[in-house]
Amino acid sequence: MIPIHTAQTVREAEESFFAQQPGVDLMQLAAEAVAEAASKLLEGDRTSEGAVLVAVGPGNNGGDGLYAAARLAGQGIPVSLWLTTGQAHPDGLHAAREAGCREVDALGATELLAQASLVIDAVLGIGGRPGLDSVVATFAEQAEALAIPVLSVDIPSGLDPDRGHVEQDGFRAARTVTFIARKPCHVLQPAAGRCGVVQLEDLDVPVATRPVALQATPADIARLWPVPGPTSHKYSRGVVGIDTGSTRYPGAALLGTIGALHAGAGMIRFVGPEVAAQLVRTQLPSVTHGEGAVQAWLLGSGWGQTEANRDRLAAHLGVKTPAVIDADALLSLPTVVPPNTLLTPHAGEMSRMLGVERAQVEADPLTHARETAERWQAVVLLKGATQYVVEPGGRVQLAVPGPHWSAQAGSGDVLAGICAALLAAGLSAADAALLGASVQAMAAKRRLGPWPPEVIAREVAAVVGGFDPVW
Ligand SMILES: NC(=O)C1=CN([C@@H]2O[C@H](COP(=O)(O)OP(=O)(O)OC[C@H]3O[C@@H](n4cnc5c(N)ncnc54)[C@H](OP(=O)(O)O)[C@@H]3O)[C@@H](O)[C@H]2O)[C@@H](O)CC1
Ligand SMILES: [K+]
Repeated sequence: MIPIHTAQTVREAEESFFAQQPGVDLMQLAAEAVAEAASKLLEGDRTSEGAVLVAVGPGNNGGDGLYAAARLAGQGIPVSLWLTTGQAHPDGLHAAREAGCREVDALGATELLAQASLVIDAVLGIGGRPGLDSVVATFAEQAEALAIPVLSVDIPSGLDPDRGHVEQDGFRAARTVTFIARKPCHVLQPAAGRCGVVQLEDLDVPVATRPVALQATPADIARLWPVPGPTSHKYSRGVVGIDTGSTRYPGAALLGTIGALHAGAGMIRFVGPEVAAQLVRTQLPSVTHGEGAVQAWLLGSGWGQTEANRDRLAAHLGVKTPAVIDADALLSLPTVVPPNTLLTPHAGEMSRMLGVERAQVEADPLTHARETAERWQAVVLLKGATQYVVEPGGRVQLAVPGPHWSAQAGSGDVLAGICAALLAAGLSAADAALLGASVQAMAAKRRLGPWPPEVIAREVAAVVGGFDPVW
C-alpha cells in the first residue's frame, strides 16, 4: 500500500528531519532529482534555443526549479527562466544566473514556448494556494495546446495538494517529481490526471504520522485475494445470496450475479423477482434459486425506487448476515445496519443519502464519504474515477485506479456482485470493497476500450486466476 500524506504532514516531517540533521540540504537533493528527470524527458533534443523553459514562483518550489535550472545549464543545456512574480529564491536565482541561464519576461516566455523542448513548472508547490494567476494559467494552457512536455516540481502548480478537486485549468504535467511522500492530488481524480507519471523522491526523510489514505497496488490485491486451497469447498468459499433486479431492471440482477461468479463465489442463491430469475437461469446454469443459508447478501441493484424497498431490505438485514447494499436500497437504509455491511454509492447516491447536492460530494468526496461511514457505522465504497473505501473511524483506502471506459451503466452492478463474493468468502467489508473495486479496474485495464460491463466482469476471472500461486 502506498501511503498518501497531506502537505502539512510532509512539512512536519521535513521540520523534524531538519531538527535532527540540520546539515542536509533537501532543496539540492530535490533539484538534483528534477534535473535528472528533465534530462530524461529531453531525450537528446538539446539544441533549440530555449530548450528548457523554467517557470519560477516566489517560494521554495521556485527554488527547486532554479537549482535544477542551474544544473541543466551546467550540462550545456540552454535554459531560460521566467520569474512569474518577479520574485525568486535569492540563492537559487544566483546559482541559476551564475550557471548561464537567461531570463525572460511573460511575453518572452510565451514567445519561447513554441521552440521549447520542455517546460519545468516550478511556480507553486505545497505552499501554494489553489489557483493560478491568469498570466501563468494562460501560459500553462498554451504549453498544453502546443504539446510541450511539462515537468512539474512537487505538484502541478495551482492544484490543492490535499485534494483531487481541480478549480481551474492549469499545468498538465507529463511527469511530476514529488518529495518525501505522495500527496492526495497525485492519486485523487481529477487532479491526478494532471500529474502525469508521479515520481517519488523520498529524500530519506521519514514520515512518522498516520497517512491520510493508503493507495492499493495490484501487488497488494494479489496478496490479499482469497485464493482457494486444497480443503476448500463451495460452502467454505462463500455462498452469496442475491436479491436484486426488478421487472424494470432485470439486467442489474444478471450483471451482479455475473460479477459474483467471476470473482469466485463458491455458490450463489438467487432469490430476486421471477423476471430476473429467468434471465439468470438462462445465462448462468450454476446459480441456484430459492432460499437457504448464505454468508453474504447482495441487495439493492436494479430495485428501482419503490415504497417496498424498506421492507425488502429489512427482510434480509434482520438476520445480521454481512451485506453489500447498492443503488436504490441505499435510500431505504435503517438507522442501524448489521456489522460488516458495505454501502456502495456513487456520488449522486451519496448526495441523496446525505441530503446534499451532488456537486458538493464531487467537490469534497472524502469528507462526505467519511460522514456517510460515520452516520451508518458501515464501510463505504464511494464509486467513481477514484474509488474510496472509507471505514467508520476514518481509515481511507483507495482502490487500484482503472481506465475511464468503466464509467458506464452496469459497472456498479457488477462491482457490487464482486464485493459480495468477497464478503461471503469471509473478508471484512473494507477488504471486500478494496479488492472488488481494484480487480474490476485491473480487468478493465486488460480489456481496454468500450467493452460492456459483463465482458469486463468475465475478465475479472482471468485476473483472479493470475493470483493463484499454485498453478
Ligand atoms: N517540505 C518539503 O518536503 C520540501 C520542500 N521543497 C520544496 O518547497 C516547496 C514548498 O515551498 P514553500 O513553502 O516556499 O511554498 P511554495 O509552494 O513555493 O509557494 C509559496 C509561495 O508562493 C506564493 N503563493 C502562494 N499561493 C499563490 C498563488 N496562488 N499565486 C501566486 N503566489 C502564490 C506565496 O506567497 P504569499 O502570497 O503566500 O506570501 C509564497 O511566496 C515544495 O513544494 C517543494 O517544491 C523541497 O525543496 C524539499 C522538500
Ligand atoms: K510546481
